[in-house]
Amino acid sequence: MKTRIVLASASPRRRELLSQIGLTYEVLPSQKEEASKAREPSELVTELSAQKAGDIASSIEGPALIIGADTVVCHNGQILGKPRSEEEAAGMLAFLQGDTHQVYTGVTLILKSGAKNREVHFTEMTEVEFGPMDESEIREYIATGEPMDKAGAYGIQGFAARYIVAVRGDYSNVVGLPVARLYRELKKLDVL
Ligand SMILES: Cc1cn([C@H]2C[C@H](O)[C@@H](COP(=O)(O)OP(=O)(O)OP(=O)(O)O)O2)c(=O)[nH]c1=O
Repeated sequence: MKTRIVLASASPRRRELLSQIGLTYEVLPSQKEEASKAREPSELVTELSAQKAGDIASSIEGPALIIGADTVVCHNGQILGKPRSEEEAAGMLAFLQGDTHQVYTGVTLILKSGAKNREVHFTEMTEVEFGPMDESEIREYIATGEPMDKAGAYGIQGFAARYIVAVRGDYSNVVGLPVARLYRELKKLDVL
């Protein structure tokens, strides 16, 4: 019998990426506010993804494979999540423009079957190089509304593509879910 796959995420991008690789799944976003004191990006995204997946795993009955994910941007050792205001978004974009930064997505898979759960964690890192953006371009971009729900205040898949001059690594990882690695891990767990 096929394993029920549950995506513990409210992100429409993560849904699109799972559909893109042909998975059938349900969506049950975690309602909890996740928190971590980790200072290292891969540790941080792993912990936050584990909290999202763990919350849903404990709230559903029966066998299932739960997917939780978290994405942050890291530049010169500074970790950027989602901006809390337009001012903060402008500051993030000014900080990222004209340079290369890293995008980390952490994924937690929890396989519930019978008495004990199996838990798998992995992190992918992709390097993104921004071309220059001047102040009026930053204002124009913020006015599109695109930055506010995204780590680092930009969406590579949207208007910000104007400024992306290079990507090294998995593009889907930047959008929120490293699908090639995810597919391999699901095969290893024998859920596909
Ligand atoms: C850098 C970057 C991030 N993002 C998105 C991916 C994530 O959805 C978001 C980072 O926030 P997350 O906290 O990782 O995820 P989320 O709150 O959107 O969804 P959930 O917690 O319910 O799973 O930023 C893009 O869409 N494009 C980009 O280029």
